[in-house]
Amino acid sequence: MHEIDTVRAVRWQDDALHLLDQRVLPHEVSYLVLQDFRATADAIRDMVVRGAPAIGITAAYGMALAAREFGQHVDWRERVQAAADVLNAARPTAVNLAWAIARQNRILDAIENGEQSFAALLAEAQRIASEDVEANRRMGQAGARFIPADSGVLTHCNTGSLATGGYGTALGIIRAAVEQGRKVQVYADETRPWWQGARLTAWELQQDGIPVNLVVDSAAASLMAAGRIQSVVVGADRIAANGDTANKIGTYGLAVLARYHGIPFIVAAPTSTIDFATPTGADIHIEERPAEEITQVRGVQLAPLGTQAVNPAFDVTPAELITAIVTERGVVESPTAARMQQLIET
Ligand SMILES: CSC[C@@H](O)[C@@H](O)C(=O)COP(=O)(O)O
Repeated sequence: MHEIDTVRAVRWQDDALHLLDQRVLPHEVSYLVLQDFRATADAIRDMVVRGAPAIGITAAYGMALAAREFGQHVDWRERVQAAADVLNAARPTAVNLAWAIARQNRILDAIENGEQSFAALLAEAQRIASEDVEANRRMGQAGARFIPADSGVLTHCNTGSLATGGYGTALGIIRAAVEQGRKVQVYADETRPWWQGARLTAWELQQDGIPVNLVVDSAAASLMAAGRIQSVVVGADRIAANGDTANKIGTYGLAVLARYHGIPFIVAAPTSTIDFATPTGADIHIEERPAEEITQVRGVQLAPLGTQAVNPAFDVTPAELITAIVTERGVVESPTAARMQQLIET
């Protein structure tokens, strides 16, 4: 079986955090080298790194950087905690950010001496990163069956190596189907306004040699009606306790269309993306990003000057429109609160 290798968006190297700058991909492949938590929070907010699991991994390293800076201070614990708050505020919807910080906080709670904090948080950040790759591989194995041989699969945003520790969630499922020898044609939504599909998904799939057709976001309905799409596979930024799923803006529309056309709609996410403290999708905080991301394209004004714009970065797909949620701990078909709960109890 052909094993697909993938890029690393987040790396610890030479005592610094290296982030592949996703704002300039695919034409420029360059890493930002970060030495402190403030720059790390800025990088998350400014989309240098994006995708829920990759954001979480980055924040975990950010806390290690804070511990390196403050570990010698008498009030090191308070200072590292304040840094965690700065990191946590960088982007509100992807729960992996808060999840990774909570994991680091548990490590901190077990430490008595600030001088031990850097090594301990760095080791935990590395564990979070490698566990994420492992989770993605498992999801790939569990979810590949939803992609039939010789079929068209529609995906939205970027859910590959760039958005995770490596391999990917929804893209991981597609990769696993291909590794299992299935021929698939991927349709990648370009994903306005950041073009994650056009710039990132197309790039990753091209590198793997997986056939990909880039399509405008509004092409989904007619592609489905024409019989070119047999499954829709997407990632998630936060899954509520009842299975309602926040993901990149446009995902909800795809789920409605998939239901109308009788096409399976699959969500792939590690359990670190499930937020059992959030009962339903209505409780998920949806990030609003600057209007200029829509009114301009790469700094060039497109809409008339002064145009007002609303720019929610995510939307919520109700659980009832989701065929299955694929996690590293198993698959939840037709998700409900009870079925989601069972997932973590087994
Ligand atoms: C495995 S990534 C899952 C999601 O984080 C992804 O689909 C997504 O919506 C990313 O949004 P982004 O704004 O690029 O961070």
